[in-house]
Amino acid sequence: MAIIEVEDLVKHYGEQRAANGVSFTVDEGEIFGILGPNGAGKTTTVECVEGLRTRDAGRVSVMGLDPARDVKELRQVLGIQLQESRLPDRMRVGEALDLYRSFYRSPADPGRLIESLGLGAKRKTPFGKLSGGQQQRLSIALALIGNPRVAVLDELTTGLDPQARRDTWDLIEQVRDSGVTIVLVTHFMDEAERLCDRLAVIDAGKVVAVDTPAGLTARVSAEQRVRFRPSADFPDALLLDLPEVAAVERNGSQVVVAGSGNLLQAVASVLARSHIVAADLRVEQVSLDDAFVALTGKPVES
Ligand SMILES: Nc1ncnc2c1ncn2[C@@H]1O[C@H](COP(=O)(O)OP(=O)(O)OP(=O)(O)O)[C@@H](O)[C@H]1O
Repeated sequence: MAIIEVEDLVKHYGEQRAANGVSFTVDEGEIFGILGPNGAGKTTTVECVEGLRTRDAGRVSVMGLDPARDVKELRQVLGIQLQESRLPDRMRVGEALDLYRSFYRSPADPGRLIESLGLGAKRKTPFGKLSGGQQQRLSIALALIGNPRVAVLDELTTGLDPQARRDTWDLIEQVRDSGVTIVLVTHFMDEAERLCDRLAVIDAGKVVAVDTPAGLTARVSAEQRVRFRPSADFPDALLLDLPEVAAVERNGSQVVVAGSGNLLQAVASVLARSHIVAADLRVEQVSLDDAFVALTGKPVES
């Protein structure tokens, strides 16, 4: 069931069409990704969903509430982790949680929450003394302290080291498993692939695709590539005659065969029949990265 509906959302800043007819729905209980290059309109879109910006046109509904009208009610059900949120350096973890807790009608238990986020021992630590990963976890705690049904997380792992990123991903999965619907804004492909049940790819203020990570990859092409170094020379036609093969390229001593279906088996058996040994044989599948480039015409981390 849809918990968020966005239909033909438009938000312009002067001449800049930041959101130019954005539509998608988020189902209850999923991690929904919003993926796109810098300046694509991701933050503008989620800020209209959060009620932090007023839209110029279109319809937005979060659990039946209109963020432009019902912002007070919305605050009680929607948690927000802002991009690069900072607290005063001397504010202690416990104080921040108590302050944010006071904004909500039925907040979460702060002790349990920080325990589950691995900050149990940091209650008395000032914000400025936390590591980057700990600050990030605190900002997630603050997004969840109101016991929200939906949490919007923007650039969740920017600036974190690889271990802290992986820990944060585990944490987000736990939050989803506890029943919170998550909207995740990201421009990291690995993050989208690992965490998102479905994602919307946004480019130049428009949604260019909504699908599962696997669905997006499959949508682009079922093409695979097989690379190897042959033990003896052979004519391209040997492989081009196979129905599975679309193209053969030579890269120095390496042969790159593009095609679909059971490509590897078809290539391997025709080579074996010709008594050619394929050394360094590798198969490459299309990745979400390739899908993104095909959909938007540019790499995601621009
Ligand atoms: N307050 C503003 N005034 C004018 N232009 C803005 C404003 N906020 C954003 N923009 C412009 O609108 C476009 C979309 O910005 P937005 O922040 O929504 O993109 P984004 O996809 O979230 O990008 P990023 O990944 O860099 O955060 C950009 O060209 C940006 O420069």
